[in-house]
Amino acid sequence: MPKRIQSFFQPISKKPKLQSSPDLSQPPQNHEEAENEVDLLPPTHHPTYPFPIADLPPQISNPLSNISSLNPPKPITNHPHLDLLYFEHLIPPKTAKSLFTFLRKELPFYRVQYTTRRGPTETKINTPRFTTVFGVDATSHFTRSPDSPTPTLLDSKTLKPPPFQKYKCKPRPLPTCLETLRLAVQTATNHPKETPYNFCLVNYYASGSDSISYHSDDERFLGANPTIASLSLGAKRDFLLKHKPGIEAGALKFPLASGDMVVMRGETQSNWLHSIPKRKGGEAGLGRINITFRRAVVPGGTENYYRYNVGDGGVYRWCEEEGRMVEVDSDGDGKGSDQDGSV
Ligand SMILES: O=C(O)CCC(=O)C(=O)O
Ligand SMILES: [Fe+2]
Repeated sequence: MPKRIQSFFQPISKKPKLQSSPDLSQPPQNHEEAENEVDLLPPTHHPTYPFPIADLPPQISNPLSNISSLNPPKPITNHPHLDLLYFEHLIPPKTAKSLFTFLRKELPFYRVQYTTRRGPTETKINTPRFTTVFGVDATSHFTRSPDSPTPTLLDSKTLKPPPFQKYKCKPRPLPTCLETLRLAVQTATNHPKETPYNFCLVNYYASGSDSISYHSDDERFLGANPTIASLSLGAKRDFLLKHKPGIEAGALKFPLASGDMVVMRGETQSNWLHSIPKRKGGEAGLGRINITFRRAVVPGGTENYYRYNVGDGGVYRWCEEEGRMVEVDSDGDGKGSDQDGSV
């Protein structure tokens, strides 16, 4: 079996780097200790992940548990059909920086390519940013049982694994680190418990050349008037909004900083477009992570999100030594490092 496929099915074999067990209830003394602590915690693994994803260390998860009580949001409703909540510094700067570094290091990313067809014309699209996604629409859910600590995908009606034709893609459960963040964001935004966010989409803008063009998240699989919570970590980037053709409302600009969150609600998606334009200079080169939490209601949403955020190309992982994303084998090792000499 080629190494790439074989390693996908292998149990986790990596040992923690340190053998001693420090008291994790104490804050670490310095950056190096914090890094080692991350290595000591059990990673979340799942057969759908290309490599295990560590849990948040307490120095990040503890501050996240009380973000809702820190800064109340500014409602922005002074334009037609616009309904935003703007949380400046939802996450305090130090925690936001650690969370950015942690997620960039731990998550698998993709550089998705796809083809669009308009009449006879085919266009090859290179998504101009790194993306990844976790979650499943409301007709299914992941469950853990005492006999099987690995989350299992179940159909929400039959409570059995969905028939194989239900999904072409392989839905991935949220790793514990993103589940912790999802709960913190739901609490901070007073999101209704009956309709929890079931998707987490992550963008990584490596430099000012990475971007997302004007669009709205108004697909039918999100239902009417979807609420989308969008968290920024890392480099400050401009988030632009403009009304769809028909009303001249003027463009709005939010220079989103690390730890800021914008919640788009009500009629916003059906009437407004948003984007992160390319930028020269500034802090863009330091990299920015954006995380959106949303709720898809039908399987079409699951297919769409995995198609356009995971796709069928290679997996990328942050390489600290090189200071960039590098393509890796599915066990997280750099490409070309095979023991048997095959590349
Ligand atoms: O990066 C951002 O702030 C926006 C991302 C976005 O609009 C999306 O993923 O749909
Ligand atoms: Fe969007």
